[in-house]
Amino acid sequence: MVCRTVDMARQLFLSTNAPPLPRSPPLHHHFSKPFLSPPPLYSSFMFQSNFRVLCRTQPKEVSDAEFTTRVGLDRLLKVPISNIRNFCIMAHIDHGKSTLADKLLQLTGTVQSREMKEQFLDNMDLERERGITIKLQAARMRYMFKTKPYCLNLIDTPGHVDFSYEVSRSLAACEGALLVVDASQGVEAQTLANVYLALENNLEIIPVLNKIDLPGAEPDRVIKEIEEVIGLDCNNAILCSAKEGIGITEILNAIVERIPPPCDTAGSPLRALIFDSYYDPYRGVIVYFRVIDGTIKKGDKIYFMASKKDYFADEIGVLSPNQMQVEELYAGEVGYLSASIRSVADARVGDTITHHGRRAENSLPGYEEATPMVFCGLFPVDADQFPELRDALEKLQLNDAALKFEPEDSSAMGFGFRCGFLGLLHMEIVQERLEREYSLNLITTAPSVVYRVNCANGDIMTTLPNGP
Ligand SMILES: Nc1nc2c(ncn2[C@@H]2O[C@H](COP(=O)(O)OP(=O)(O)OP(=O)(O)O)[C@@H](O)[C@H]2O)c(=O)[nH]1
Repeated sequence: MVCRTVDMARQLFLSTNAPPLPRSPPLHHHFSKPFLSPPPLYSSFMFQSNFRVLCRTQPKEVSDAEFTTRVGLDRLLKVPISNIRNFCIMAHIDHGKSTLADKLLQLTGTVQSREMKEQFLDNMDLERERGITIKLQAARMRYMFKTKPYCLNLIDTPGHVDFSYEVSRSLAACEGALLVVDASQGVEAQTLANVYLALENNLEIIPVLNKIDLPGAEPDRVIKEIEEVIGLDCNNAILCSAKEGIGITEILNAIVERIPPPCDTAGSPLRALIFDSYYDPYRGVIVYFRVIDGTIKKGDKIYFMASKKDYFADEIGVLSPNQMQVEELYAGEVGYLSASIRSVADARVGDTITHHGRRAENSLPGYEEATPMVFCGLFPVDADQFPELRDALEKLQLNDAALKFEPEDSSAMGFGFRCGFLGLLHMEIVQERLEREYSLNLITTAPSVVYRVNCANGDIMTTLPNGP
């Protein structure tokens, strides 16, 4: 049921036979200011009722759509910065990050059980078909801890080494990380690599031993291994089974208690770091960012410090995990913006957003460039599709900053591109995404790597892949 007027919404609210609710102070006691001006149909009753409490359980009379809207609005309310936690989940491939992320979304009521048929955050077809995470995913959750509301911003990252660039970008947007280790497999290569990345970024690491339901799980051995190999104190490591839902509340409590809140720099000039983006055919480039300093409001004139371009922030919002519009985002928060950006070069990952009128002096450090390891040529089967291929690569690069390409021509295959990837899986995924998402028909040349040649005369040469 969709409520079109305040009265309809009020009737719906009043008609619920939910058991009497414990009295709680009006919402404005908890929140200094509504994060979002709620849509008019809700505004009159939302702040006078026990709406927040009602949202925790779905009354039988309330339709799924209506309940989702209520929970969504509930999540958009502002909490003080001391109640914000930004964290990512990292692990070796298949140790259970995405399953755990889905369970966190479910337990906090961010996503309802009925929507959880498949892995919710791995929403690309390719991710579901292959059972792997390819793209980082951000989601905002709301969690009540000791009667106080907390806003938890989660970033789920891929585990395969070919997508480690996604992990390194997520870390810059967080203050803490859940390090998930499979209790039957123990420490693996990516576990170590991720810990080092997290330590470089000064993140608070919470060790989580997953899959304790498996008969082969040996949590004690793995705890010892983590302490010996990584040197991480596992005294208060959390044992969990993401699949069975064991230990999930302990993890949420640890996030609140052990991960520090972001620094309160809302009064400084705006600096927001772009950690991801994608191209939407209807709205142009959509930018995912973390506000490091200052505040950004809908309608603000913003300035991209690296590309030196001005735009108006037509829409800003949070990822919950679907996009939900808000009026303002403050230091410490993670969100998205749309500013009718047509040129993909204007809003690159790693760039800093500031205000046009009140510019920050220095941009944020950004990210190190990814170094490609594997190269191959991509040529359109139909030579006329060359401009489409260029366009598609530019747009895909926005969503996959580790992809590199430059034009190439071959006497046999005509015009195409020489592309660089982080590994063979990355190459395969890019080729499939180009074919599926941009309807291209491509020929791929055999993959190769850069050779280093030690010459007899003592010189060292590096050869371009397939080059002279
Ligand atoms: N028995 C058991 N299986 C689990 C548990 N958690 C995850 N799994 C299974 O482990 C497999 C991998 O889980 P994912 O959540 O996709 O792992 P991931 O770390 O996100 O994988 P990548 O994103 O590809 O790195 C899936 O088949 C899950 O069902 C658990 O607690 N117990």
